[in-house]
Amino acid sequence: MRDPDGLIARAGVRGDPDRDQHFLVDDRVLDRLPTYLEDGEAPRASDTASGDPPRAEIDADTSHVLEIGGGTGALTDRLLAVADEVTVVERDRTLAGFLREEFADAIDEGRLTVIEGDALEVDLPEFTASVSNLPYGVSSEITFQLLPEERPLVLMFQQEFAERMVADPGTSEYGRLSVSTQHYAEPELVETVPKEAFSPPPAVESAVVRLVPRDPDYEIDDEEFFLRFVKALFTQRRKTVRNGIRNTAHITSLEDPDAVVDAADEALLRKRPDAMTPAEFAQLATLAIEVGEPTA
Ligand SMILES: C[S@@+](CC[C@H](N)C(=O)[O-])C[C@H]1O[C@@H](n2cnc3c(N)ncnc32)[C@H](O)[C@@H]1O
Repeated sequence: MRDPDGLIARAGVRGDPDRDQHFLVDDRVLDRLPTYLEDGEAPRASDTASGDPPRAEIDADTSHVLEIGGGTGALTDRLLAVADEVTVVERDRTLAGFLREEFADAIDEGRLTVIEGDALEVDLPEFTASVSNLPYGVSSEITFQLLPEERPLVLMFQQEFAERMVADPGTSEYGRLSVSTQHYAEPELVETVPKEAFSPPPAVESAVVRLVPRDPDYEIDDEEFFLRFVKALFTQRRKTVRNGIRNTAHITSLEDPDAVVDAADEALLRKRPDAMTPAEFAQLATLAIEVGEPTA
């Protein structure tokens, strides 16, 4: 495998934190990232043998792996070792040019495509899985662009963001991000990564989250309304759900929030949003669609 420091030296760049450029320089982390696409027994940094919940089954199709933010290609190199085909998106012109030179052989073989551009703007290809050390400034937008594609994802985030994605109801980290993420996939924080693993080091610790797509354990007819309803109630995090529904009609677009409150189960209305399971949000959202007259 290519040496990450050697790649940075050959590219002749220094990562610019203002452009979300923190290159992974720890070989062990780099080597582990693609393994999280394999079955549930993939090794992780802090395997503790006991206490961990069982992992989601995964055996990802690696025929076309997407990488967002290629940088100097240390991860691209590892992905080419396990995938039939890789597409990498990189916004920085110098870095995209370097990737084309450094990986000219893989490009000639038709195994690598380098797309120069903003991942939020370019047309992404059909992909079977993604492994990416995301640009943190846009990690949320990119993740919610990838999640509806229902493909296995292994993504690096700021640790605090990762903890909110995987949080359970009743914890202080649980919120809109947890419910929205878990609507699409089963997330698992598989590894925390110290700042020193990057050059230049970011301001905060990082964490790798594996997201295995799955259908939620509830049914919802209008996904857009469900996600808006969750967002609305979490703007009233300290209020009961009863008051939350009444106070957020401008977000939910409910014409008749009182009708929802009148029809809802009293036990749910007394809860605060951070104690509600995703299934309970779905139950209330379904009721809100039936009796609350949403206008959008
Ligand atoms: C955290 S670095 C990861 C680089 C490399 N994959 C690694 O692990 O060393 C994120 C990369 O994303 C690029 N980037 C930043 N914003 C981007 C965007 N909106 N679309 C595509 N790439 C972006 C940066 O130039 C940088 O190379």
